[in-house]
Formats: sequence, structure tokens, C-alpha cells
Amino acid sequence: MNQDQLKQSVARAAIEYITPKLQADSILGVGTGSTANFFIDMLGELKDQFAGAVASSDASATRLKALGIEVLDLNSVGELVAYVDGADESNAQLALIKGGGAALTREKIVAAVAREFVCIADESKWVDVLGSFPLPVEVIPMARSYVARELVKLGGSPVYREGVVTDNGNVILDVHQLAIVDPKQLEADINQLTGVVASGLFARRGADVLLLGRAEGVETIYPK
Ligand SMILES: O=C[C@H](O)[C@H](O)[C@H](O)COP(=O)(O)O
Repeated sequence: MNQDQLKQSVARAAIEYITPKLQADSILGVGTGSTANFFIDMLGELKDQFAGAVASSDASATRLKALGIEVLDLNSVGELVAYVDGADESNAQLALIKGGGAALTREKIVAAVAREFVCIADESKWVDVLGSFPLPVEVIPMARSYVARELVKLGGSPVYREGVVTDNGNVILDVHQLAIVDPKQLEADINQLTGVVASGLFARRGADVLLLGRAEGVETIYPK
């Protein structure tokens, strides 16, 4: 199986996972990226079984609407039955690196509201120690150089993602050279830097379940 086939297999597994949890008034959180896109495309099959979705990016909102799925503002919603999204890396505690597609802040907000965070990923995303994938950090534009200097003090090597503006109008620094042995502590350290909007480290609120696509089948993994 190639990587796209693995992504499709976990998208299908997520459809099967969430179907029994959906009720006519359920609102679902929907993520961003190539794996989430496979999930969105399959979600069209279920559109009569739930009320609507909250999207973590403008791109996902557009894709959902094209399938006839109602997209709601998070402020008009009390609870999300689940949030389904991909990841760039996951460790055994289901702490994640996300934000390869620059959607990390909205993803973090939607995940925070969801009753359950269902992560879907192919096996290339499974790691012992987070940090081989450069950690994305969303930053207010005028704070970019200051935050970059502070990230160097934390041991990282930040690189400005040129030409990328987030859905929130901010910029991304991708932090290389981090071996993230204490994800919760690093998440807290980065959060308290003035000018940082959010980091792509999902450790305090990691995934509740990971559907990991392997050549031999989809493995269901809970946090260790
Ligand atoms: O900002 C993007 C998201 O965090 C994605 O969920 C993440 O980058 C994984 O994307 P993909 O499914 O395309 O590998």
C-alpha cells in the first residue's frame, strides 16, 4: 500500500469509528490536511446522520460545503461530539506535532472543544521522540524576530515559512533541531512567549485515540 492508500484506510476507519456516536443533532469537528481531506470526502456519505461540522480551516470548510455539509461557527456550538484530524507526528502518549498545513491554531481550538479527539495518520507519522518534523509555531507578524530569538534559547532552530499567511493573518516559524523529550513542558514554555499565538505541539490536549494506518491494517491506539 502506498501512503495515500494508508491515509484512505484510516479515513475509512474514522468513519466507522464515529458513525455509532452520531445523532441527528451532533456537530462534528473536522480537521485539515491530506488525511483529513480523505475523511471529509467520505463524510459526505453520512451527511444525513448529523447536524453539521465545525472546520479547522477555510479550506476544509469549503470542502465540507461542497459536499452539502453545513459548516457552523464554533461560537454557535456548545459541544462537538468528536474532532477528527491528521497529524505530522505522534508518540506513544498520543502527544502530537501538527501544523504542517499551517492550520494549527484553529485545530487546537476545535480539539479543545471536542469530547473526543480522533487522530488519523499513516505509519510514517509514528515516532519514539517528537521533533524530527520541524515544530510549527504561529506568531503575530511583528513578533517574528523576537520569538525566533526566544525559540533559539529553548534549543531550537526556527525557520520562517516564507510566503505563508495563516487563516488568522499570522506567520509560521518551523522549529528544527528539537528532540522533544518533555512535550507538555515545551508546549507550556512556547505558549508563554509573547507574540506566540499557538504551537503545533498537542501535548496537554493530545489525541484520545489514534487510528494508525499500517500495511497490515489499521491499528487502534490509546495513550500509553
Ligand atoms: O496544519 C495541518 C494539520 O496539522 C495536518 O493535520 C497535518 O499537517 C497532517 O497533514 P497530512 O494529513 O496532510 O499529513
